[in-house]
Amino acid sequence: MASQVAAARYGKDNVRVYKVHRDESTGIQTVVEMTVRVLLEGDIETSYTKADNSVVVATDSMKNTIYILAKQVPVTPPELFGSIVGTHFIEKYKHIHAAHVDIITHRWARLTIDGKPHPHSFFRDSQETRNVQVDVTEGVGIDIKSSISGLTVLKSTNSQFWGFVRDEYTTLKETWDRIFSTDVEASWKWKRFNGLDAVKAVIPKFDEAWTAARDITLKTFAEDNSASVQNTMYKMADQILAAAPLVESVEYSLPNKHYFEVDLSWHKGLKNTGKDAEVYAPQTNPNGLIKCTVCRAGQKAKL
Ligand SMILES: O=c1[nH]c(=O)c2[nH]c(=O)[nH]c2[nH]1
Repeated sequence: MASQVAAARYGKDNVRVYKVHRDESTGIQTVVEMTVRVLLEGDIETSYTKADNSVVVATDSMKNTIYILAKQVPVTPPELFGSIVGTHFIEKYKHIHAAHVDIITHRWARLTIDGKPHPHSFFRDSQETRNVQVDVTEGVGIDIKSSISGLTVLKSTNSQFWGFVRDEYTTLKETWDRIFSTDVEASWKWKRFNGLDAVKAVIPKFDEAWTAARDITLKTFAEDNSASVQNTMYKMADQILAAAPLVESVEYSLPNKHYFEVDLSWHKGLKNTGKDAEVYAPQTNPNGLIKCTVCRAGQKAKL
């Protein structure tokens, strides 16, 4: 053989799971809907090189396992459920040494009817999702990255961009008042957990960190008189690190969704630029894309 398997993982993707919790005493039901991916690694090379299926846990069995565990254990917070699922696979199968569990949780917000929270009806209030990537590695521990994705925001003033490089490639005008809109992708990486018990010991921290990350993102977005996407996202990440001591790094990826002024002066001298701008043309592409990873001072982020 002139080749060998350098890396391999396989599993089930897009496993859609819904779980309801019924509180019999109050009649209040609570629902969770998620999309799960499980990929396994281990001594599985021979399935690729020698058609040896004896090392293959069928992806169909992985799907079944996700449903069974969802029935037997809590599916929230997703950091816990991902850790339980991943740990199950490395403990159940001797030759499986790592499990990568990705969970996307979709929003089902409770409906308010006649001013009252409805006991069993919900609506999709946003395409925003809460996500986790959980890597469970035998002999190493559990690495968790939690994130917010698809949180679309816009502010109509208090965003500036000036002082940037001006040279023979530059046409962009400096601005002290522009529109800032983005789809927030924010993630926070937890310090490594030794194992499932270490995850279970801090269960409330996961919802707390998600709430803090979301609140900080929205408050800073609204209140910062932004000098740039770069500076505003750094301020967000810095506050999340301060709020969540078990988090070792925070990452943002923000598209800059441009809104261009439309010059209408050709039509009877209509004023619609600078201070007179009211009608803008939202752009789909190209868009800026600004990213950063922020860790604690003096520490190097493990990426
Ligand atoms: O906040 C911004 N950062 C940039 O790097 C950039 N570049 C650009 O053209 N507009 C902006 N805005």
